[in-house]
Amino acid sequence: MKESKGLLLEGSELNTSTSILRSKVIKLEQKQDFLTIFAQNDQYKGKRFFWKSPDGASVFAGIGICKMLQSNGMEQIYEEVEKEWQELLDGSEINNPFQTAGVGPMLFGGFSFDPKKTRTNLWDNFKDAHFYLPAIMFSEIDGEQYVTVNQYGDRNDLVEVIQACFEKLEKNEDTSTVNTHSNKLLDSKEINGDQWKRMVSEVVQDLGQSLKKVVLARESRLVFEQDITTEAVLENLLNRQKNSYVFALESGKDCFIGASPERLVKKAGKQVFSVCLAGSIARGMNEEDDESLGQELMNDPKNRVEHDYVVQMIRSAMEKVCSTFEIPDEPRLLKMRDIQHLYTPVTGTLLKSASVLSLIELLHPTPALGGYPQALAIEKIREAEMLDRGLYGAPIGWLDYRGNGEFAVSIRSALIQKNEASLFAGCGVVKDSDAEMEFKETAIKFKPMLSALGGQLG
Ligand SMILES: C=C(O[C@@H]1C=C(C(=O)O)C=C[C@H]1O)C(=O)O
Ligand SMILES: [Mg+2]
Repeated sequence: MKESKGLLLEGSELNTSTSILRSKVIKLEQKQDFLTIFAQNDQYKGKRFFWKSPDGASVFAGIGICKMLQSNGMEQIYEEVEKEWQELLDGSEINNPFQTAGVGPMLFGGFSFDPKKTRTNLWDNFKDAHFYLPAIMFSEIDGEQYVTVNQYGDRNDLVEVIQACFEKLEKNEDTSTVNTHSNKLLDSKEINGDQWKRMVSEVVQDLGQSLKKVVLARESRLVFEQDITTEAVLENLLNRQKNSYVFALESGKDCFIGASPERLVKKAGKQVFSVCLAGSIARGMNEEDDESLGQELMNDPKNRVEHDYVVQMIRSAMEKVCSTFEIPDEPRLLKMRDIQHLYTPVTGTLLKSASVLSLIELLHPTPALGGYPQALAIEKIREAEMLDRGLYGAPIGWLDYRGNGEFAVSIRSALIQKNEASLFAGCGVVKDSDAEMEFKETAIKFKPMLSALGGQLG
C-alpha cells in the first residue's frame, strides 16, 4: 500500500474546476510480472493494452482509460492525433522525476491500414485512429519498473482503480493467474480462398513498368468452443514468439492481438530505427534443412526483388529526414519460430526534430505491407482486395509526452471477438509471383496466431 499512496492525487490536486491532465509516476521497488497484473484486472476488460518490444527492453501494461483520442476517416489522421495529444498535454501537471522514455503519460493504440477503404462491420469496435491514455500504466524499461497514474479533470474513480490494483499485487496470491485451459477449435474457414488466388494471378498481370509490387492479404475465421481470453493468448505469444513485438489492444468486447517481427519506426531523441522486412520461406524440419531453406531464400531472385522495393522506399524516406543513416547493402536472415525472412535494419539520425507520428506518415505503408510505388499499390489494394484490413498491417504502438515512441507493423495478428477470431496474413506479389505459392506463404503466416489461440498443437 505504501506505493499506491504515493500515486494518489489528493486535496488541492483533486479539487479542480478546469479540466487538465494530472500525472504522477513512481518506481516499483518490488519487481512485478505485468502479464499477471493485466490478467488480475479483468474487470477492466475492453480497456486494457499490453506491449512488449522484441528485445524485452520495454514492456507496458495499461489498465483503464483516462482519455480516448479516436477518430474515423480523416484526411489528416496523424496530424489530428498529434494536435489532440498536444492539446491534452498543454497545461498538464506531470509529476515525473524520471527521464526515461516510456515513463509518464503516453498514448497507446493504432491506425487503420487504409482509412479510405470501405469499412465493413468487422472492425466496428475500432476507429481509424484508435488511441487512449491509460488510467494506470505499468512500464518496464531496461529492467526498471514504473507506474504512471493519469487523471483528467476531477474524475476520482481512479482512486479505487489504483487501490484495487495494488491490493491485488500485495496479496501476491498465485502468480500464475493466467488461465491457460485449452479452448477447442470448432471451425476454421479460409475466407474467399480460391477467389484470393485468382486475384493474385490477376494482379500479377497488372504489374509492369509503373506498378511493381502489391501486398495482398486474406483472412481466416476461427470459431472456438469458449470465449477467448486475451491473457491466455498473450501468454502463449510471449512464450512462443521470441524476438517479436507482442501486442494486445482491447476495445469493448474485441481485442486486436499479435506478435509481429516488424518494426515500422522507433524514435529515441534524434535517433530513428526502422526495418526492411520482406521475402519469406518456411523453417526447416531440422538444422540442415533449415539452413538450406535460408540459403535458398537469400539467393532467390523473386524474394530479393520483393525485399529490395522495401529497401528503396525506406532509403528515400530516410534521405528526406535524416542527416546520416545506415542501411546495409545486403539483407540477412531473420528466423522466427514458424518462418524466416529477409531482413535489413535501418538506423539514422534526424536532421531536425520530427515527431514519431510524422515519421509514421512518411513511412506507412512501406512496400512490405502496401507495395511499390506506394500510391498506386494502395489504390490497387483498395480496389482488388476482398478484405477489410482494419488495424491489420498498420502502425501499432506508443508515443510518450516527450515525443519518443515506437510502432510495429501489426502483422501476425488476429481480431478476437468473444469465441471467434479473424486471422490476417498477406504477401508481397511481384512479377514472378505464383498464386499457389503465395497462398502457402500466407498459410505459414497464420501459424503464430493459430497456435497461440490453440487452433493447432505446438
Ligand atoms: C504481410 C505480411 O508480411 C509481410 C510480407 C512478407 C512477404 O511477403 O515475404 C514478409 C514480411 C512482411 O513484410 C503478413 O505477415 O501478413
Ligand atoms: Mg513474400
